Amino acid sequence: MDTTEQRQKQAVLSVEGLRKTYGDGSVVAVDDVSFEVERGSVVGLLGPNGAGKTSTIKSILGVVLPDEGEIEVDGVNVDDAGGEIYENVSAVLEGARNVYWRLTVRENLSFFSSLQGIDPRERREEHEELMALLNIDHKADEVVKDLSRGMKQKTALACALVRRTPVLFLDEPTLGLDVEASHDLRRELERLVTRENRTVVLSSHDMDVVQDLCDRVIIMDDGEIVTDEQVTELVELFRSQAYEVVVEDAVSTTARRALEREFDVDEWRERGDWTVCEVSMADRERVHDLMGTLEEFDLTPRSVSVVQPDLEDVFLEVTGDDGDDPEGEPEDAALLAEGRA
Ligand SMILES: Nc1ncnc2c1ncn2[C@@H]1O[C@H](COP(=O)(O)OP(=O)(O)OP(=O)(O)O)[C@@H](O)[C@H]1O
Repeated sequence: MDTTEQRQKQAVLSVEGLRKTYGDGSVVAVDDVSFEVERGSVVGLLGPNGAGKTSTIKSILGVVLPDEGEIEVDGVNVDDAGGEIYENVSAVLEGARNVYWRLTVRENLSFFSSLQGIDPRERREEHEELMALLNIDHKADEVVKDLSRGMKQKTALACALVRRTPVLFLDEPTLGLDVEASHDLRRELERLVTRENRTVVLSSHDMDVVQDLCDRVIIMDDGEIVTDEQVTELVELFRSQAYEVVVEDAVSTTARRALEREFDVDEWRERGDWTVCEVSMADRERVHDLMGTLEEFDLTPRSVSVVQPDLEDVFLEVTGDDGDDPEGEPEDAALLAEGRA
């Protein structure tokens, strides 16, 4: 079996040539999008506002009808399955609209559990644990419509989790959660994935959450996939040649100007009594020249380290959202696409 076959065998979600337009077809939300998601992985679906993430997720859920494309979830074609696809996927979409606002939190959990053919009485303990984990147990008997936005969000999450579907879509799962609940939720998702081999597709603008949870990220822009990589590889790909130099002294304006003339200084920062200088250097040997210039000005370097980009930096580079290139295709995205072709 070659690697492509192995990959296909393990894919629990497969999207092929998806296109979704709205209105008379002039709004192209998703354009020829294809990807697979392996069972037991957490994949981030990212992109700036209007990139086409929600339209992609809604097409997979069968909530909107795609113009073109084939979608399979756990071996079931979404087109053929109709409403039955809900046995395979659960989702928390924006605004907790997938729960019943007139039912209590506990009633919602029982309802969604029974949807899956599970007798909620058998799962009472599990439901209590889940409510405690998300810190909504004290609201268990309140109707959802009276809850705060964060509590509604947690209820929606709990309802998606109790359904135990092979694939779970989460749109901004930590939005409105306090720090502790956000942390607990991340750990709970990790547990689901590793212990129960479930698959999570996560859409979030919080790159910390994405970097913490996702093995791989798919970045969309303008309805197309611009990047599809493992998080570690992606960060490595975007490692810049930037160095952070910490100097044990305040740096005079004269010294700063001299350094800026000689080197590509990106930023100056103060760290207590120390000064931090971030500088880009294509040639590592230039670090020695930098040390020489510091010595000339009687400055004592404390450390020199390579600056590691985080997912936020990568995202901004890939989507061109840093304002450098608002119109055209981002240069790095084009390079990545070339590399993958
Ligand atoms: N029901 C609709 N009718 C018309 N246009 C729509 C509709 N839903 C989405 N669009 C358009 O399709 C494009 C993609 O929208 P979509 O909601 O899929 O993006 P998104 O990446 O989820 O954005 P966000 O991060 O803001 O939720 C946008 O241009 C949006 O205006």
